[in-house]
Amino acid sequence: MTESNRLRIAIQKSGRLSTDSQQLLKSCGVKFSINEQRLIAHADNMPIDLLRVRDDDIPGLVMDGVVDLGIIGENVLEEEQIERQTLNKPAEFVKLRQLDFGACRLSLAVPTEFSYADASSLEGLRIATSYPNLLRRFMQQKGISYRDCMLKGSVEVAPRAGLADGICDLVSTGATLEANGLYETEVIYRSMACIIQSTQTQTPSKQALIDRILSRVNGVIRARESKYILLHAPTETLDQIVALLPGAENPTVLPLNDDTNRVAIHAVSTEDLFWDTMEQLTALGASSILVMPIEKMMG
Ligand SMILES: Nc1ncnc2c1ncn2[C@@H]1O[C@H](COP(=O)(O)OP(=O)(O)OP(=O)(O)O)[C@@H](O)[C@H]1O
Ligand SMILES: O=P(O)(O)OC[C@H]1O[C@H](OP(=O)(O)OP(=O)(O)O)[C@H](O)[C@@H]1O
Ligand SMILES: [Mg+2]
Repeated sequence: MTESNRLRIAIQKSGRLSTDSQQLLKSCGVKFSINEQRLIAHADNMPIDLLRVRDDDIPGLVMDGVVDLGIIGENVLEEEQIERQTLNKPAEFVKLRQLDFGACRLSLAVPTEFSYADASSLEGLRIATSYPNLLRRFMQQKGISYRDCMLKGSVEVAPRAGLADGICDLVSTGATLEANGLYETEVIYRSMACIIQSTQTQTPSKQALIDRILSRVNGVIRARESKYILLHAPTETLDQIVALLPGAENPTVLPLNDDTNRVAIHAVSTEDLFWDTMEQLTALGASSILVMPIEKMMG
């Protein structure tokens, strides 16, 4: 393997995680442009190369030390880890953190006419999946024997095509299941995207760059989860109003010009301020309520 002093990050080339992965790195100040034909994108302002690959290849690239970092769904990561452990292949990595996109679940589903009581209803049946290892782990834990039908895609059409009795596949809104006459019976794994690092020795300069990227990722995600709130409040209901602001610690309270009965409140809230909270604030006499996104956060 060729040693490079540029940090290598593997991201999905095209699919559910591609836009969010690219957006996250851009928000961290990594400047690059993607040429659809090219598998590598060089950052202009940092010693970073992006490898654009199939998501299935990302865990292995990290575990084999071919790349330093990878952005991947936990479902694919866990599946690859079990596979490699079974085959006695290197399966080490460091999970740096979970990210705030790629939410989905790996579920069992059966045709609408199937009467399902619990997982034992699947005893001896054939289940189509792209996740044979996660399925096997679940079924072994339940002590249920089954046959599997390995499909890389279009898993949801398997029962109708007569290839299987049920499926084990990813679900987000459930629209694909519904469109294929299936219903979800059991969630076997909940997943988010995550960022992982190789355990192979990094040079100190690469490790320093990884630490910087990670601290920026933390800042970007914190900012995305937070809102800046400004409002005017009567002094008499000030305490009740502050108590209503979700996750807001020590808000700034400022006097208003020519109004001694009201103050301005500035606060950073760590949760979304929902409409019903806004209505409760208004009922306590709050006015001019502004909820604004935060672009970056640090410290
Ligand atoms: N419906 C969904 N909503 C949100 N996240 C999802 C959804 N489906 C999948 N994901 C997440 O995104 C990852 C990539 O999904 P995608 O469907 O793009 O994979 P793929 O078809 O295997 O792509 P590739 O061509 O890279 O192999 C999944 O492994 C999962 O972590
Ligand atoms: O519950 P839903 O919101 O309908 O999402 C679930 C679907 O999303 C994913 O496929 P995707 O659309 O990414 O296409 P793919 O099969 O080509 O990977 C997944 O494999 C399911 O088929
Ligand atoms: Mg894939």
